[in-house]
Amino acid sequence: MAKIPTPASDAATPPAGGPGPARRDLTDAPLIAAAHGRTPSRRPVWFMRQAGRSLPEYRRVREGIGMLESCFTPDLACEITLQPVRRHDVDAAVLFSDIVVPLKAAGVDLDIVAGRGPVMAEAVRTRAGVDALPRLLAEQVGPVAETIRLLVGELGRVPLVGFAGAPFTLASYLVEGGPSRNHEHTKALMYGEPDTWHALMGLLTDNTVTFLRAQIAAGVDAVQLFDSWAGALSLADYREYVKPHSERVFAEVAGAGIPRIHFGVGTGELLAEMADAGADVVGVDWRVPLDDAARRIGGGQAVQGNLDPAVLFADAPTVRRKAVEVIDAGERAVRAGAASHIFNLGHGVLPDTDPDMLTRLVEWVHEY
Ligand SMILES: O=C(O)CCc1c2[nH]c(c1CC(=O)O)Cc1[nH]c(c(CC(=O)O)c1CCC(=O)O)Cc1[nH]c(c(CC(=O)O)c1CCC(=O)O)Cc1[nH]c(c(CCC(=O)O)c1CC(=O)O)C2
Repeated sequence: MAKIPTPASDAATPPAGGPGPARRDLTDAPLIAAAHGRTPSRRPVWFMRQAGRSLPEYRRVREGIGMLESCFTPDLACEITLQPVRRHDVDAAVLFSDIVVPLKAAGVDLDIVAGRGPVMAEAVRTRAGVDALPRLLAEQVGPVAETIRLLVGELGRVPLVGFAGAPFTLASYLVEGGPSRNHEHTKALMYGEPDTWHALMGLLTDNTVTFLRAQIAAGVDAVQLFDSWAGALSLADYREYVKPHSERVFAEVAGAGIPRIHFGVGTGELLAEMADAGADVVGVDWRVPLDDAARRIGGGQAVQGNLDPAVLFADAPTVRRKAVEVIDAGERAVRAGAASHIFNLGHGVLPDTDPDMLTRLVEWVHEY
């Protein structure tokens, strides 16, 4: 498994917790205004996975350097985060990192395997395995904090979105040992050994809070919690086995006062619960129109999304028409009670996407 340089324990990490001295006042930035329910100066748009494989300049700077190594190399992670901001005129940068970065930093033996995703050296399926998992210390993500400090100095008025994987999605990677279609071992543990399950989720919640607080202290302007796989659960199971933990993540980062975004895939049935877990903004995939989503959520939160990333492979007039459908649904969502609409895709940019199409999409969203 790839070895990532361990940060020196005396690395200058600001205290975890509330806003650090680096925080910029971005109250009027479109993303921040919209997330707080104020009218933005233009419709904000950014893309999950806007950095990365869709960009030739990314493939160039990553040549010969592993994914995780890149995440722990501040100059490189900073440059990669800036690339889509320079190219697309998006309204936010998203930290170049991965949901397994805090696990790696804490000492879990894992790697990101090209074409497959994060793979654990050993799956965690027993109480002893859970008890042996390491607790994350803020100084172990010192290089990520350093990346954020570099970005804050470079981004001017563009907000920086930090992120973490939610406890359930991280638990699934640990229990399955890698990406999984059916999450069978995860569900077996959840139903069969609920005490072990909640112990695992409790530890992952602590680590996620530590990771997000380190990002907030270093200067991120919003945070997104990715529960990418929550859509594999029934509503009742989400409520019992997952929501209390995600709710604690949101509660423990609320003090910073920055927008908190909650996103999952295939979560149409869970939207109200995911909103209720404490998010200011609810990310919606392409399966549910935004106005439907707003009615399901019911509260005054903003909605984010939700153009199908596969649509970007169609011709330009089609992409534009589908984008307009999303914008119109976003406006209906606001009339239905949503605080605002932040334009995004319904999931991450696909690796073979034409980056010029993304640039045009940003223009269309801004000029509509
Ligand atoms: O394909 C997947 O999405 C799942 C497995 C996978 C993950 N990291 C991975 C891979 C392999 C791959 O992308 O080929 C490995 C991974 N993570 C990332 C990259 C870069 C890229 O996509 O080209 C890559 C591919 C690395 C490479 O081979 O060059 C970076 C990443 N992961 C993530 C983010 C956050 C974001 O999307 O904005 C970001 C940063 C993007 C940015 O800065 O613009 C988040 C992430 N990573 C991961 C997940 C779980 C999702 C799932 O499993 O379906 C999620 C959350 C999500 O996308 O819903 C796990």
